[in-house]
Amino acid sequence: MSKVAVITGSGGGLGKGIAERLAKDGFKVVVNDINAEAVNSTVEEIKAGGYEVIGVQGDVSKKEHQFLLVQRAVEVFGRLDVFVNNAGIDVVTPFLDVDEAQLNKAFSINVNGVVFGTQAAAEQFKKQESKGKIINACSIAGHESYEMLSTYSATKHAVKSFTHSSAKELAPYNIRVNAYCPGVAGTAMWDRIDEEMVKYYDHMEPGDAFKEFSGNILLGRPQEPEDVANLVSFLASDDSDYITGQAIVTDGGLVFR
Ligand SMILES: NC(=O)C1=CN([C@@H]2O[C@H](COP(=O)(O)OP(=O)(O)OC[C@H]3O[C@@H](n4cnc5c(N)ncnc54)[C@H](O)[C@@H]3O)[C@@H](O)[C@H]2O)C=CC1
Ligand SMILES: CC(=O)C(C)=O
Repeated sequence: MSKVAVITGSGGGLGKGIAERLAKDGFKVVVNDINAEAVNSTVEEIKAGGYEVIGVQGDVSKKEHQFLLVQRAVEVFGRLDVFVNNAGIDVVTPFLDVDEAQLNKAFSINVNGVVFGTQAAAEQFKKQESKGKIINACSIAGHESYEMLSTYSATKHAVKSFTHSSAKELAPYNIRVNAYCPGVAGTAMWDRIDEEMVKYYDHMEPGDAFKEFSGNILLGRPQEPEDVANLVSFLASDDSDYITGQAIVTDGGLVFR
């Protein structure tokens, strides 16, 4: 029997890489994103590889959408085994300039979204009386706190904390909760971070912020979605059954915890 995995924010970037990898690992995959076009194109690409996949458009910051996402996965594939809370957004600005709308948006997607996704998945695992795995997108910014990314870093510290506490509450139900903490990956998120940072620092030109951050990586290159997917694949597999409540760094050697 194939297992079933839901990956939020998998219309592009790291989430897409994770969805592709879990499909190759043998999971039936549910692609979710707020961007319907991105959902459709990722679904078509994965389908073209001969894998079983569906798409569900939705906004992770809406509790109802998260429960409908799990409901749809179960209607189509019969069960749920892995839920990856991947969707997240950046906020790039000195904290003195952050306004209420930016702050609320970042927390509602990066933090509330993870809480609602975890609730929806955990309720389904409990109903099934099966083992379940919840895997959250944290970041090196959940271990270290960065200038210009202060509120983003705060959301990722919250994700780390919630990973710890939800793992404690869910362990009695045979549910593991872990997080992956990527470093610097050249997705659309880093295109935006670079663009915004360059606006604030006179000495920087386009591409400089990305170069500066990734220049310190011990392994000598920025992260690829496949690097992140390797860790998520492990956390989704039975090989990680004795691990819960951890926020594991995958960054090529940048932040040491
Ligand atoms: N790119 C990087 O270097 C790092 C990324 N991360 C984290 O990894 C996760 C994925 O990041 P990337 O792929 O780089 O970001 P991205 O911006 O390239 O892709 C994020 C995807 O999430 C979707 N999304 C945004 N808001 C959503 C919502 N409310 N509901 C559903 N989907 C939504 C977007 O449409 C997009 O397809 C994020 O949580 C991010 O914070 C962590 C560390 C480093
Ligand atoms: C986007 C992100 O989390 C970092 C630290 O680069």
